Amino acid sequence: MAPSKPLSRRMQKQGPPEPLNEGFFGKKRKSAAPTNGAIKKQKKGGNAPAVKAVANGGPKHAANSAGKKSTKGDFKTQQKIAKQPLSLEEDEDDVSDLSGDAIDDADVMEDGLSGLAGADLDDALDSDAEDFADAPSDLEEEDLLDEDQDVVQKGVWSEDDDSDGEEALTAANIAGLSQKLDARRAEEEEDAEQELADDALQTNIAPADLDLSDDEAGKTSSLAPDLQLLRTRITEAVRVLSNFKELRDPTRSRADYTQAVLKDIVAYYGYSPFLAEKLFGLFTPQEALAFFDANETPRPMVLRTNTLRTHRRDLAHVLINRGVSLEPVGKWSKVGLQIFESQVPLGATPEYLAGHYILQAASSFLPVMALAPQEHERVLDMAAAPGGKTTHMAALMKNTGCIFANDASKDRAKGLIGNIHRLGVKNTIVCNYSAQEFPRVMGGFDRVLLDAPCSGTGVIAKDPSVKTNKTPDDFLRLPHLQKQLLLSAIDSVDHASKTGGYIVYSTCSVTVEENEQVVQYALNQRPNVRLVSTGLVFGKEGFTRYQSKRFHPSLKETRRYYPHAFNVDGFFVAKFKKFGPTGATAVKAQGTPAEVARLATNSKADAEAEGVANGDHDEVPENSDEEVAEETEFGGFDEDEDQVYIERSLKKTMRRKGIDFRATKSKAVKALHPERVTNGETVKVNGVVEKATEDDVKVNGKKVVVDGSSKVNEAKKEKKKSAKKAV
Ligand SMILES: C[S@@+](CC[C@H](N)C(=O)[O-])C[C@H]1O[C@@H](n2cnc3c(N)ncnc32)[C@H](O)[C@@H]1O
Repeated sequence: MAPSKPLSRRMQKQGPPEPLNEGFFGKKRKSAAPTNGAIKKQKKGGNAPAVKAVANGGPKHAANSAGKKSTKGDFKTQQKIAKQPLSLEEDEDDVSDLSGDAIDDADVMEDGLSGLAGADLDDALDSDAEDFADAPSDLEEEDLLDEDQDVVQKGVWSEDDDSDGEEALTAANIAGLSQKLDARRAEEEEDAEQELADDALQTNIAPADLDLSDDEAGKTSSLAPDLQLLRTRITEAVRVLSNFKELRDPTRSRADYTQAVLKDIVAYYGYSPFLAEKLFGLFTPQEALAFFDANETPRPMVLRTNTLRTHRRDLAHVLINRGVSLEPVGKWSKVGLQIFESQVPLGATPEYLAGHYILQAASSFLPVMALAPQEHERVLDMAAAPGGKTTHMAALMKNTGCIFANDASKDRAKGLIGNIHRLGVKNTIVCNYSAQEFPRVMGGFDRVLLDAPCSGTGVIAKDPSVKTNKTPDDFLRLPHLQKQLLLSAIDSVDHASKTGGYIVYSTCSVTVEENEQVVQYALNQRPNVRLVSTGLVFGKEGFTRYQSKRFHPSLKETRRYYPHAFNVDGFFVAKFKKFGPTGATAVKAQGTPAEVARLATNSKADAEAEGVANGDHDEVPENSDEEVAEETEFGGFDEDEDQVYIERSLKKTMRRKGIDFRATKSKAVKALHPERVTNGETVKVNGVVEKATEDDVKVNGKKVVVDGSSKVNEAKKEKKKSAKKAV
């Protein structure tokens, strides 16, 4: 039997870890696979038993799952299906190890599966799974082996020879063989050189930055550093650091080794020295290396079944028939499907357009599963665009209750509206505030999700620019914003909620500044909350100590996710329970309403400007350009149209109050339309006559005095106030 190689990451399951293995650290870098459009066939990792067994069960499975008689035209699809390890029987697995809220979550999803395609189909799928496992090993073996296995099985003798082996070789064909081997070796050497050159191009290395003059790496070509040598040196340094007492060179300190390995990591993987050090410090040296390696390969593409429109099993069948090779994402999710290969762009299938699924990273299921929103609740999603998590919540709530989906970026909120409509969500109201403005805008929610804007250090595989574009300032600015938003999230929850009173804080970053430190700050500022279990069945515990910092022991309840450990994006999830009202002093400490409003306006402007840079790396952007344009149009905000609605509602209110609209019309309408002030025009401000500048705005003849960016917001507030007064 051919030795089996480890599966490539995209073929590996997402979820609980397999033990790390030494061989992994010697792995070469790979370039990221494309995630857009149809996914190219992925190289099968040589998992011989699985491939063979599945293949043997294939045609029968295909016929059953398609529910059709096999025709010649169908056969290609069947072969494709045959090669994938489909096993949907885990839909029925219980999740008894989920606790608390997560059980509710599972209930919802269980229900989602109750109307599946019937017993026949279930039997067919289940028995197929058994067939795969029991398949005899000698059936059609050659057809089923992938290229790598082929080489191992046949040895290096000849592509034409079968395994009759050496005995069949004559002196003549030994000579021929020798020539063939030479040619192959030359070819391989050429390939290896090319690969190294490609690797060098993919790395942001300035050769001049590498001080390798004192060692062999410096003797290499001036075009690129010797990546292989760097790799060997990194691996060796990590080995020594992992067993420092025994393996160290007595003349070198731990700091020497660490500095040297960091320098090599910077050169090899292309990180800024600052970020390499920050990330290296999070792990043991060995794990850090695994983390850096994992960031070089993309995570598997995953889609979330929209249970408002379909069931996972039905969706899987339809997509399989379209030539998609897929598998349930793992036992921990009832709605995720991991995609291995697709003949069609997954952002343009009829099922996608009909909202049967959304392309969403597996890790972003986790915060919603932790929040576990219940039917008929009032829920706030504070930073919601483009809506992966909002629409997941709506599905768990079965379109009941009410979700307020807020995002500070109006542009991104358009995408959110598009997704809400495509996925058939009907219980959601979209709003466009800076989250700091809550709970002033509205409070008393049963649950709040804060999926915060962040640095994106957990999603480097998706966005390699993070390697170099984050500065120390980002790790001050972002945590500052995250802390403010988390306090707002806590204050927006009703501690007396009969069903909830929960807040979930999540980021797609792995740094302590954006996670444990933010949570600790919230615990300090809000003694009316405590951390509770996330109910998630996998994930590493959050830090309770990190370098010189000490956190509350309950930080153990938070969960960290890493690409190298779980094959998911790096993520952090914390769940709080609010058990008392927020004290007046705590609220005061946040600043006066004017100060908070100013901060909110500023961070709103930041969100508009920064967009993706603020950590939305969630959804695979597969929508076609036309589609995006359509969604934008569809979800667009039309101020003039809004004005008509506002006036209409104003009229209604006045009529209800018995006020004659026409009599007060001029006053009311004037209040609704702030005028631009002409430069130099005099206006009264608090009874004092002043000259206005061209930026100023006046409402009812009164100049609105505001500074800089908050001008428009203040004007709007003033406008509302005057309109109310007029009524
Ligand atoms: C990580 S993304 C959210 C992804 C989203 N939860 C999802 O699942 O699709 C962070 C979002 O925060 C928004 N944002 C940034 N600053 C904000 C603020 N002050 N208030 C509210 N939203 C903000 C960004 O526009 C961005 O859409």
